[in-house]
Amino acid sequence: MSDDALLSPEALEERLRAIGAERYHILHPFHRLLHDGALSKPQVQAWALNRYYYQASIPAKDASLLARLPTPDLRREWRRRLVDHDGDGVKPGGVERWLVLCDGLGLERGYVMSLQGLLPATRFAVDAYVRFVRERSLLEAVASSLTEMFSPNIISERVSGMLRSYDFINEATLAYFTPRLTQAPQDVAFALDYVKREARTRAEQEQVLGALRFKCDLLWAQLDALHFAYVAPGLPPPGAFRP
Ligand SMILES: O=C(O)c1cc(C(=O)O)c2c(n1)C(=O)C(=O)c1cc(C(=O)O)[nH]c1-2
Repeated sequence: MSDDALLSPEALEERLRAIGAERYHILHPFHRLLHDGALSKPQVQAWALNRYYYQASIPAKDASLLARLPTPDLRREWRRRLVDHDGDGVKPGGVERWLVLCDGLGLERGYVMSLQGLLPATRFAVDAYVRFVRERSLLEAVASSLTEMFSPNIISERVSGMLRSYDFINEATLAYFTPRLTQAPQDVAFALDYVKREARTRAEQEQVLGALRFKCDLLWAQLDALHFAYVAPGLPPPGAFRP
């Protein structure tokens, strides 16, 4: 088959999964340390504080994607993500549950939400995700969410590893992750089906693959920055969180 031939939907999915197997942040040394119990409490605090910005920005990227969807069916499907993250006013959403995780680690909420201690690279990476979803095609925007294909594995590994290894972590602290184990597969079922159906040319299929690579890279870059600042060589930039 020539290099520019249309892939079958199954072959496209296979290539997406191969990107995850090569590049998903479960493979990053910082996650290995986090999940194996090799980090100190201040290092885990730095992870939670930085990741708060990712969590808090996800509804902004989903709202901009939602605004571009052309039909009520599609918008209703994507709207669920906003409720998952923002809550419905009665049940807390993911952003609030992430703050519970930060509370459990002894971080002051006001400080976390102020973003004052954020690493510059976290801000650049997360902002790049929000901008990508706003500016690229709808197909690429949907495809960029597909790292969630790989998140149930990392979440199971993280929760069991962290509960086993850290005396400052308990099930209540990690309650953020429990609903994600059912929400992520539901999100993925829709998004994967969408890109397999809507990428109608090989060029569009390559855009889908490129969007997933971009997303893996920005997740990886966030952990590179954490590793550099808080593990080795351990050089937090000016103004960043200092344990
Ligand atoms: O724990 C993780 O490693 C992880 C990874 C990802 C991901 O792969 O983007 C998400 C989440 N968690 C997550 O909790 C979450 O709500 C989420 C939303 C999205 C997205 O791109 O829309 N990714 C992720």
